[in-house]
Amino acid sequence: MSDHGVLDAAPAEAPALAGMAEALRLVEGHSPDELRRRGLALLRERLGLAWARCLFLDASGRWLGEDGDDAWLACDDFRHPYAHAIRRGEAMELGLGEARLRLDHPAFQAATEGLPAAWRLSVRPLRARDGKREWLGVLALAGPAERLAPLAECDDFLAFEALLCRLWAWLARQRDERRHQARLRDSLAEANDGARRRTLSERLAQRILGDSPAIGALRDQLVRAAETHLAVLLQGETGTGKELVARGVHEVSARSDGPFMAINCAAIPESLLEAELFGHVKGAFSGAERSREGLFGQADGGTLFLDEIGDMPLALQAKLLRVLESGRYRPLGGDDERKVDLRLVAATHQPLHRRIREGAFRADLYYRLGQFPLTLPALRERREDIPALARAFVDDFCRREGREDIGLGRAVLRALEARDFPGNVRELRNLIDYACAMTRDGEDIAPEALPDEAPSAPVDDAATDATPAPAAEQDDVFDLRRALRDYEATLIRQRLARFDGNRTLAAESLGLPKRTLAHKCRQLQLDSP
Ligand SMILES: Nc1ncnc2c1ncn2[C@@H]1O[C@H](COP(=O)(O)OP(=O)(O)OP(=O)(O)O)[C@@H](O)[C@H]1O
Repeated sequence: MSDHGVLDAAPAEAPALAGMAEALRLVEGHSPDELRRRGLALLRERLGLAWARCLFLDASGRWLGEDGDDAWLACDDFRHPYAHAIRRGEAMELGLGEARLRLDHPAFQAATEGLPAAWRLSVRPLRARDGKREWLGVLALAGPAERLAPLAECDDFLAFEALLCRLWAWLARQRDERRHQARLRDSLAEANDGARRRTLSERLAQRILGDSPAIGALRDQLVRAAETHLAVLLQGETGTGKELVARGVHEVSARSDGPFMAINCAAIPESLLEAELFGHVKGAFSGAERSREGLFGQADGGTLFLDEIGDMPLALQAKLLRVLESGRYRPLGGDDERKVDLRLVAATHQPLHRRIREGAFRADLYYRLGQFPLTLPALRERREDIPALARAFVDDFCRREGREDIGLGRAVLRALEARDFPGNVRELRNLIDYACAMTRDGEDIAPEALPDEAPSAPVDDAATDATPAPAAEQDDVFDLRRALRDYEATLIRQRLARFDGNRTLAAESLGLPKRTLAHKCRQLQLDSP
């Protein structure tokens, strides 16, 4: 005997508490489906019922489903006994042979196939007792009559059923509450996302001006692009704002605290471009007295903008692709690879698919660069933006030049809206600068202050993808490269002459950035006419 007068023996059985261990197994279920699994396992183990099923009602209350089975049984399909039990709200018991004969529902037939016809089937609707949710589902048991019949009168079984229902209702409520909270969280996050995106888009609108739907949509897309790590490819005619947009992506992205580095691939001779991008170590080539970090290194953690990517030499394209695929680069003359983490934004005014057809651009690089492609609309496609842009450029001119109160009357706005602007926003900006310079403080710009429209300036081929008409047959061409060079030189010379040497206008009329034209002039030795 112990100090407390209890017999020192193996723990006594406590028949009155015999069901507690089973109850505990039920209570430990974390979800309605786990509870059903545990309940069925108990019935099989403790009552020896080999065939026991528990079906649940869906949220509409019109369909019965079973865990682990995709099929749904309609509650108004009286070819299966569950519909009867649910509709009547009462337990029913019937002979299995008779049931299989009368109820020809294929799922019911399949589920009971092979069971002895002499067995009985008990179908018991399960109801939540807390009044929150009426019907939960159905318990279906099949077995010999002597095993099933006493159950309806058995207090322990009825207690088991009641416990199952209460736990089920409680767990279902918990689950619904969790789902509701998750939905709330999602919609709140969505609303926050929406508000955040609107704010960023509005921030962009202070720099990327214009109220047209096309520019509004472009700003929204920029915000989306900025949320990702994708490479952005900007296509659009010269002067449509590709560089401005590239900076915009950087500024509203998570990398905005990092550097923004830009390079024009057309303006730098091929031999220097590689070193500019990759950098070099000391002694990499003659004249490399010190090592120098390239743009990849300088833009690490930020954004690298490659303008006029269509002009990048093929050999360099292959190297760029490698950097993009591997996130690593090797400075010229260096042994070690360096890791780089940046967003690439590339831009071109040339239709790259045509460059690919010509064999001048790698298709694999095009797809890698164009993970998030964006096309910038030409100014003539959004003339409604001209007044706001013109006003902003007048204000900007006054600020820069310390001038005051230059106005823009309706007549001049009408004249501006009627122009074609092959040089797009850049042309509008230059034109406004010129007109402001021709106007006194306190006066409105007169339509006559606008420079004449460039005669028949060609539309940039980014918009049209037009192939120029083939020149007349040239039997005396024996060196294609040279002939093309001569043709280019003649064309540029003519354009410069037409615009009195004004490179900005000549570049615009040829659909070239000014820097590219300057580079070509140097290459073709057109600097001194
Ligand atoms: N939506 C805009 N709002 C305000 N300014 C703009 C807009 N679009 C372009 N600009 C201005 O037009 C000029 C040309 O823009 P930008 O250099 O970005 O064009 P681009 O498409 O990169 O030209 P290119 O192809 O010739 O390099 C810049 O002065 C820029 O600030």
